[in-house]
Amino acid sequence: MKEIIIATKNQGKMVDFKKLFAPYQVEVKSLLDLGETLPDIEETGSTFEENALLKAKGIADILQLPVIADDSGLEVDALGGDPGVYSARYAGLEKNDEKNLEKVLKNLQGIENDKRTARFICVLAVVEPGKKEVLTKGICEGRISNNPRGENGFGYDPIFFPIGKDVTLAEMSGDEKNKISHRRQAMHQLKDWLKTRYEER
Ligand SMILES: O=c1[nH]c(=O)c2ncn([C@@H]3O[C@H](COP(=O)(O)OP(=O)(O)OP(=O)(O)O)[C@@H](O)[C@H]3O)c2[nH]1
Ligand SMILES: [Mg+2]
Repeated sequence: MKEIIIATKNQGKMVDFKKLFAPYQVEVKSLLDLGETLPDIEETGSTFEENALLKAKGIADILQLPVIADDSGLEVDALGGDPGVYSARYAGLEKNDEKNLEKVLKNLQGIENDKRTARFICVLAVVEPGKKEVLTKGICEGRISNNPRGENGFGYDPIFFPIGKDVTLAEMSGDEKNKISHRRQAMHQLKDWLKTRYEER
């Protein structure tokens, strides 16, 4: 079977991607599945697009294979769009989902529900050696809860109510999240690219 490499070390993203790629005959592998030691690509960009391209190009150049990278994050209006591209490092460099979401809740203390609007953004970059790169962007609008709720998902899922729902993303099943998520919407825009390369199941 064909393989596609996702230039990520985030296992939560991979759970989403495995489901999102399920309709296609392709095996998805993350950097954690590749035995070799690949360098960490520094996310020095100031936009999701720049960082997604840095990650995809960095790995595609080394492996000389098609690579997809995902740069994503949470934008909270009352925090001026933070944590944004710094979502993974919001509470410090050592990446801790729980500390990150606690920091968002703390910074939103006293803010009324209707002012807690936010959105998840996911930018996907597809880089194939010798071909023009493809970028897609998915957005999931919603609101930040007052307390963490639910055990599923990862990252900020326990504090995010998607618009029109009264459960957080972490209270939804993986399949439910994948119907509405930012990652799903970015993947949907890659449909034509995917169909030219992989048979449907
Ligand atoms: O609750 C969430 N549900 C999601 O669906 C989601 N997607 C992204 N995020 C958060 O946004 C940052 C991404 O940063 P990011 O793109 O740099 O990824 P990362 O550093 O974790 O892995 P890598 O892909 O760079 O290796 C991280 O803090 C993630 O927790 C999410 N949180
Ligand atoms: Mg990262």
